[in-house]
Amino acid sequence: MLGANRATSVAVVHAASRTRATLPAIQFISVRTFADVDIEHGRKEWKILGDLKNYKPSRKNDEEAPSAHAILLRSHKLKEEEVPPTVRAIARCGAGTNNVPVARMTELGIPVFNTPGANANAVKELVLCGLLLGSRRVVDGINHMKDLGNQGLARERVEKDKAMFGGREIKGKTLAVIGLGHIGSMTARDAAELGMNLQGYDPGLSVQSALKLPTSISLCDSIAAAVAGADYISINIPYIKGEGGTHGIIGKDVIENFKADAVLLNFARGELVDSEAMKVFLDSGNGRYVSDFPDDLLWDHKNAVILPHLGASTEEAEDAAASMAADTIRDFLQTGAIRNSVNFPTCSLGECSGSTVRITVVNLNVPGCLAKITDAVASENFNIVQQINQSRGNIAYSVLDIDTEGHNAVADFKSVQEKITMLEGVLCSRIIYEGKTPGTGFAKNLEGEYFV
Ligand SMILES: NC(=O)C1=CN([C@@H]2O[C@H](COP(=O)(O)OP(=O)(O)OC[C@H]3O[C@@H](n4cnc5c(N)ncnc54)[C@H](O)[C@@H]3O)[C@@H](O)[C@H]2O)C=CC1
Ligand SMILES: O=C(O)C(=O)COP(=O)(O)O
Repeated sequence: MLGANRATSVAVVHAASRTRATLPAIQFISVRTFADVDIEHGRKEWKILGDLKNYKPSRKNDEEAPSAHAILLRSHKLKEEEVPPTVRAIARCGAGTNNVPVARMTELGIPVFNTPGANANAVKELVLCGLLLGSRRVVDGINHMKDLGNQGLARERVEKDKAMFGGREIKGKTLAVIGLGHIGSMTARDAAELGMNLQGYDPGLSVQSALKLPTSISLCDSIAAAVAGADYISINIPYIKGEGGTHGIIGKDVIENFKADAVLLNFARGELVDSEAMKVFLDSGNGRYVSDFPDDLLWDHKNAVILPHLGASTEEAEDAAASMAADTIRDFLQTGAIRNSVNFPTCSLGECSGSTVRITVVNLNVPGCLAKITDAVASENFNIVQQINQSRGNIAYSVLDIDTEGHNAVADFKSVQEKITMLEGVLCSRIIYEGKTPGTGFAKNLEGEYFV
């Protein structure tokens, strides 16, 4: 069954990539359309409702997208109005969720998931490539050879002209890694294998990442300390807007600590680097900037190499990220389990059983709400067999398994669901009938209106 599940998940990706060559920026998926046909969900492909690029609410062939149960996306910048009220979950096939309005989704009771580590190897490999692009004039050399080729002068000039493109080796040089998570820790480990000295900074270093670090790394207590004396600097941290966030974190104050010929590698997000300050640095010395993101100021700077956000664009990373995202969404729809969420608590009550009906509830994390939910269940004469409740910030999430003995499973639960959903502080609820139409049974409390 596990194998079948994986195949199901990957099918979501492959169905799309067969036509598109790469995983599309966004997909709507649904299991509801399977409800009226005799398909045991989990052993068949999920239906992909469409690609947002073609999604216009009025267009006939996209009619189903507004009733999607989940959204899978990559770097598509998602707007609130693109999320139909039927959507129960959003999964970012990748690491950074700065393209999703996460705070608003939390208010709407929608968990946002990502795929930690799934594309990290792909990014790390491009960071290693960036080290070489920053130390050898490979790109300039290739462009020059094209020019010479156009003029029919390549053979004649190559040996003389190569003096313009000299470089240095990375072995024995120092690399500072800012952010030692999935990408940063692997980068540090492999750079050490290439003979580099390592300095690092990460105030939130996890045990899992620490175990990957080379023992030779020197851990610093600030970004400024980590970059001082480094020949190469790789930033591998999330982009977080607003107060206490990471916007422009590589600014004048940090850049002032760079060696004159330091190479900055940015495979994290363009907005982390203050382009003005970086331009001053690039104009004044032999430093270089290798970035995976558009930069209106530095795109044609002679000391910058700008790539079109290629870090995660490998077949392996796309498959790994999309299958992890699809697995996460499927588990959430089928069992209510939450893992790899960036805004909801981790929570699981295991598989559903045939003798119980499962209710999941998203509510505000305020005193008394949980008691009101269990009271509503008891008031309809239902017995809770097991339950779990977890919270994160303003959000609380409960999963309750209810004995079906003596009840008409569908009709009776509709009434208890309405009672629960319309409680003050409750945002939405789901009823999961084991083995039947997972993803359905969704209800929302939209400012006091009952939406099913
Ligand atoms: N170029 C590309 O295609 C890709 C870019 N990325 C970017 O790389 C980032 C990192 O990805 P992963 O390593 O997978 O994430 P991760 O969550 O495993 O690691 C991020 C690390 O940064 C640390 N951190 C957070 N704020 C920091 C700060 N101010 N200073 C120092 N460390 C800080 C965290 O404690 C964590 O250990 C993503 O958020 C994303 O923006 C990720 C994947 C692909
Ligand atoms: O995972 C991330 O954070 C990335 O930046 C990868 O983005 P992509 O899937 O290539 O659009």
